[in-house]
Amino acid sequence: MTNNTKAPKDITFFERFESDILTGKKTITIRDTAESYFKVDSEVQASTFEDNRWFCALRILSVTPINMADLSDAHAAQENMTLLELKAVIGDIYPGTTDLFVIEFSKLN
Ligand SMILES: CC(=O)Nc1ccn([C@@H]2O[C@H](CO)[C@@H](O)[C@H]2O)c(=O)n1
Repeated sequence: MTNNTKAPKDITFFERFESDILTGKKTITIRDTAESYFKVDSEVQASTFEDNRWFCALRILSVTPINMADLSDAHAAQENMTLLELKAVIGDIYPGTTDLFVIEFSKLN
């Protein structure tokens, strides 16, 4: 049986992405293995990384492993970025990491 007792109930985002999440322009986040243990269908609380300020609740819709090389324009569109921008952002946050996870979410009202 899968042990989900330690699935996180919280997630942080860089403040610069807050408005895109609140307006529904950003519907995925791409994280490394350490942040891949979200339980599908669970509700998680989103806060800013910088000052830990809560800004919304999210429903986790899916968690899908992906290699950096397989990121597509479709992923970038779900991040409200170009693919080049998305790869640059991920390279900054997770230098040298190619094993990633697409975490799809919807904002709860
Ligand atoms: C603050 C923190 O702990 N970690 C992260 C990690 C990632 N992200 C965003 O997810 C997408 C792909 O990685 C891009 O939009 C990233 O900027 C984020 O906002 N915060």
